[in-house]
Amino acid sequence: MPTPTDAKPAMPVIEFRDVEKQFDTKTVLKELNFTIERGERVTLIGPSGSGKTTILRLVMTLEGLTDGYIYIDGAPLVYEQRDGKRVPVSKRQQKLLTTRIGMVFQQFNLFPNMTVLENIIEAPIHVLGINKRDAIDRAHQLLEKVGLPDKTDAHPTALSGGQQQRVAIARALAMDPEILLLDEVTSALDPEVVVDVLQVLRDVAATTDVTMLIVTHEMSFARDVSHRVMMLDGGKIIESADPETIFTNPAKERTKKFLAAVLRDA
Ligand SMILES: Nc1ncnc2c1ncn2[C@@H]1O[C@H](COP(=O)(O)OP(=O)(O)OP(=O)(O)O)[C@@H](O)[C@H]1O
Repeated sequence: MPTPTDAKPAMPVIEFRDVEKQFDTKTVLKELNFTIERGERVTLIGPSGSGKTTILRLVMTLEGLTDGYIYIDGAPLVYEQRDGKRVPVSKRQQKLLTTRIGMVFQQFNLFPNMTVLENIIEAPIHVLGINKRDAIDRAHQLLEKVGLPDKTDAHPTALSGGQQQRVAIARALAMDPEILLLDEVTSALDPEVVVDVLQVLRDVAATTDVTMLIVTHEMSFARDVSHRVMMLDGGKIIESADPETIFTNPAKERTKKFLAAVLRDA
């Protein structure tokens, strides 16, 4: 039996180390450091334009990294230190790591020329190499889970925004991701369907141990599903604590002011 002292220290599943991100001459993130542990669900809040979406896009390698390092399970995602130099990691390594990450976008980003089923099975077959029969079986299970078992053959344009977003969640889950990034997934939806989409995500949170990094303006959802809330301002994490501390019992005057400003922005 291994004793606690034999156990390897758990590696954070996501680590940002001295990350800097500039767009042209504008610095959005600077000396940004944080870690997220395996199975943690973390909500990122901050004023409009503070760089929340940029952080998710950096994890997904949809944006270039100006400086610093990002690690997934301890492996460098974009750059690594070699012989004291900062050098890009191989495309192969990057692809291996990003395959373990799923992202759901504000604007769904489904392939419009494919049916719902084709949208869901495309990456499992072509990226993971899963056989078509298994991919289809899994897609049916996922469509059941998101409440759309009868939409297999529909095209995205024939679906409502809420339905498209539930398909996008099923598509992300079909890759069996270790990390799920949620970027304001209800912001483009009519208010009456927001609750359905959030219910699907609450269910994912309750029934899987996927690590989640969430950007949302839905504070009650954030409070219910997150283990931790990180506040981003001026390119850095200025506070990080459990939702109870942040939302209900903020210790610092600064947190209260910050929350009031963020909620005003929402
Ligand atoms: N591709 C880009 N080119 C230039 N500037 C960009 C680009 N993407 C983002 N920015 C800028 O970077 C800053 C951070 O943007 P980001 O979308 O990450 O903020 P956010 O915190 O998610 O904001 P919001 O809550 O309004 O969605 C903004 O000032 C934005 O204008």
